[in-house]
Amino acid sequence: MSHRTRIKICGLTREADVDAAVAAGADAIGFVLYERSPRRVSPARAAELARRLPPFVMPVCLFVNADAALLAEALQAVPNALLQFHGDETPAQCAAPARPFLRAARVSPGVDLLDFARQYPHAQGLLLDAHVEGYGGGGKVFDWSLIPPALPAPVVLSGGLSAANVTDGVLRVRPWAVDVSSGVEVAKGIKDAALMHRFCEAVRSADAQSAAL
Ligand SMILES: O=C(O)c1ccccc1NCC(=O)[C@H](O)[C@H](O)COP(=O)(O)O
Repeated sequence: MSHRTRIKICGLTREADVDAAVAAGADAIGFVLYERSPRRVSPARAAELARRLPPFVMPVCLFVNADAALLAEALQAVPNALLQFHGDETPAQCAAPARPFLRAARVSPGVDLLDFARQYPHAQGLLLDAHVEGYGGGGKVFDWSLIPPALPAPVVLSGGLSAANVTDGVLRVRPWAVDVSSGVEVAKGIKDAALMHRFCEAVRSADAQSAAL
């Protein structure tokens, strides 16, 4: 049975980029609600951009150690968003909104991903990213061989992906989904339609190769 690898494109800040990401084939559009990120948008701006999404393309609101006020504002502004916790949030903090969420893990040789995953049994997925300064969006690939074979939640492969390496990443890791930010940008927060199209084509190519095996 062939699997269609889902695609999340993250860090969008402009209407034209949201439209281009949807046209390229993104399944999810990520909005960074972290004030220190150059891709940061406010909850109101995320809501404005999320209103452009057609059915079956999901908004994702991404947090890094957000305070209760920001979290509440975002939940109200984008009520249908999948949440992504990308900071040091505890299991209780991730579970508190009682909404589906992705738990990001910053992968490096010292991180026990199985133990980490077991701490977040309610996560809808585990987003595996490189360990970078500033928590994420670093454009850095981590060693995919560090990913244990059977994590207890769907894996979202992230970290330094681009059209040049995502086919290999999908074939080697067989993730549920992939996530990209820097690899489809001309500047932080400024996406490129051609790069997004090529990225999604490369994911489709990997799925076609997998189906043929
Ligand atoms: O994108 C950011 O600026 C960011 C800042 C702080 C925490 C997380 C952030 N992004 C999270 C994402 O889901 C990115 O898509 C992920 O880190 C991969 O980014 P990249 O390596 O640039 O593709």
